Amino acid sequence: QNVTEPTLDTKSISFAGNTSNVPPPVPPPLNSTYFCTIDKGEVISPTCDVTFDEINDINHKIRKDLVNLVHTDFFKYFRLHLYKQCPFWNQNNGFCVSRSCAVDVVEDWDSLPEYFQPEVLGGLQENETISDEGSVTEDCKFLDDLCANDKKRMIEPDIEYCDVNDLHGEGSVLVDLTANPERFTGYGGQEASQIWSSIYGENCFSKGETGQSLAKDAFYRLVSGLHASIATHLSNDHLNTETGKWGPDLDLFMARVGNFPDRVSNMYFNYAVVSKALWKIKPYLDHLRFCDSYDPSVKATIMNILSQLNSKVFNEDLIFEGELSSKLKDDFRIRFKNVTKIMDCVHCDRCRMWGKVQTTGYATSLKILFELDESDENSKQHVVDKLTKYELIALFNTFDRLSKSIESVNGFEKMYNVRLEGGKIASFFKQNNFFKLLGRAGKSISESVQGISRSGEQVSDESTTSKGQKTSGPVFGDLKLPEAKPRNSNESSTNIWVKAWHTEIHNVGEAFKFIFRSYIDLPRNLYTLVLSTINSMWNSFVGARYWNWEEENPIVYNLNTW
Ligand SMILES: Cc1cc2nc3c(=O)[nH]c(=O)nc-3n(C[C@H](O)[C@H](O)[C@H](O)COP(=O)(O)OP(=O)(O)OC[C@H]3O[C@@H](n4cnc5c(N)ncnc54)[C@H](O)[C@@H]3O)c2cc1C
Repeated sequence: QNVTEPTLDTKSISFAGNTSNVPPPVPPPLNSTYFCTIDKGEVISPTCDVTFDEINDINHKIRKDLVNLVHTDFFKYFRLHLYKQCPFWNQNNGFCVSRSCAVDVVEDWDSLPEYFQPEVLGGLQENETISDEGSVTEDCKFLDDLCANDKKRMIEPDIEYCDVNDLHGEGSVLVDLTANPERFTGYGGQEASQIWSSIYGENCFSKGETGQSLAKDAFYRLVSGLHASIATHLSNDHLNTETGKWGPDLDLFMARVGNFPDRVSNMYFNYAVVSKALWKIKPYLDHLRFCDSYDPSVKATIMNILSQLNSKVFNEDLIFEGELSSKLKDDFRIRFKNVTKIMDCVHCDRCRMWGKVQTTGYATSLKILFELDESDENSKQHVVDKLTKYELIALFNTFDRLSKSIESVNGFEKMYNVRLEGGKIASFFKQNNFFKLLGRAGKSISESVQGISRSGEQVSDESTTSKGQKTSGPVFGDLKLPEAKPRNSNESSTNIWVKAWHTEIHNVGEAFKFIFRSYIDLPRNLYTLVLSTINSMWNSFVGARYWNWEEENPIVYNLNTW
């Protein structure tokens, strides 16, 4: 395969990552009690001297600034060629292009209102898209003020990891990224799978190069991290078609990302790669001159963010093992460029837009990491001086996407743990059932009470009877019934009256004791009855959710039964 041409051998492409010799992701063992089974104290990869915890810390510190930054005018408008012909295949051939192909996420899609349809969810806010270069000149002239030397770019030697012509020139459109958030669009099915297969298929390097395995691994992790990050966003901002509300969907996240520690780890890897690229250009960004139209705080915000980054997060020198001019590196670059071009084949507008922004951001990072040699003035001229405004925008927006993903992973972990605890409690109550025991106690009390009242009825019945022939055992504790007069008894009538007197006195005493005990027991009995009622309400509440969960998510359910 000639990697310099935009051709893809789609026949040889098997499913995600299989052609890359990277072992397929292994789901965590079911008896694991950890979210994603990642040890957060471990380093992310052999090329990153940073742990998951450290990345979480960095991200926590910069998150607010990064959100503010990507909402500034400078960073929210992105220019790109959004509607290009797919260079690799005829989009109308070989792929399922009917809308029904996208109906694999939501069942019975057609019955949903128009605004739930994938074209609408995946569409762009038309009024926020400025497609005519002329309309930009008045109000948004400032957009061209920084790095206005795009057009003077030299393309020899080729150090680009994406098609730089994609970002400007005739046919490009300007999009407000903040008006078109990256979220669930309904895009999926065979079309999306085919795109992902093609992207993973690019991870097929020329044989025989030293350092190939590290380069392949890095390439695979970049793609898989991008894939996982997209899946995290669409799970975090997902449309519940029953309620019509947007919000996080833990089950979806677990099925796409959370149950695959390697996918989570690949997102952290990408975070390390992009943050190292930003760290590397920090000295040059310090000299950036923004025109007056910009809020002066933009640069201060950039510097705040960069001050939290460090160099040890990623060691780019290890990837090609010092052979920075090798064919392997060229191969890597051209193949990544192909990945950016495949974005033109994505059928959903908004997915394509974010796909392009992010692959441009990664391509810019790779260019900075692999082509910028700070000790070489020439390389500085080729890389830093020629960095365009849109590459910079893509770089920070890609960093923001990864930062949001890391934040979401932590959010999902909390949700997972809450659910895990909920599941454990439900399971505990189901098996050991403290409340059930109390419930039983309550039940037996109520049975006793019923028994008492039945016995009371019996007493009166039997008393009546006893007035005749029947003798009966004690009913209230030691309460005694007057003994029936035996037939042919020799006992004197005086003795009988004395016995009857004692019996009555005893019974009056027992009756007082019973009444007194009832008052003492009343609070305890009331407490037990209230607990028992609450328990049965709680069991029916927790039990119902619990079983729904099992039906819908057997794996997650299993995780919760340990
Ligand atoms: C460039 C691009 C951008 C997209 N943007 C959006 C968007 O903004 N919103 C939206 O709702 N949808 C978007 N999609 C669609 C989305 O990525 C999924 O393709 C879609 O949701 C269907 O998911 P799926 O579960 O069928 O599997 P896919 O995500 O299509 O994955 C296919 C196969 O790849 C493997 N795989 C999955 N994830 C990984 C990973 N991280 N690492 C390694 N292997 C993996 C699995 O074996 C999986 O079965 C985008 C697709 C593309 C190609």
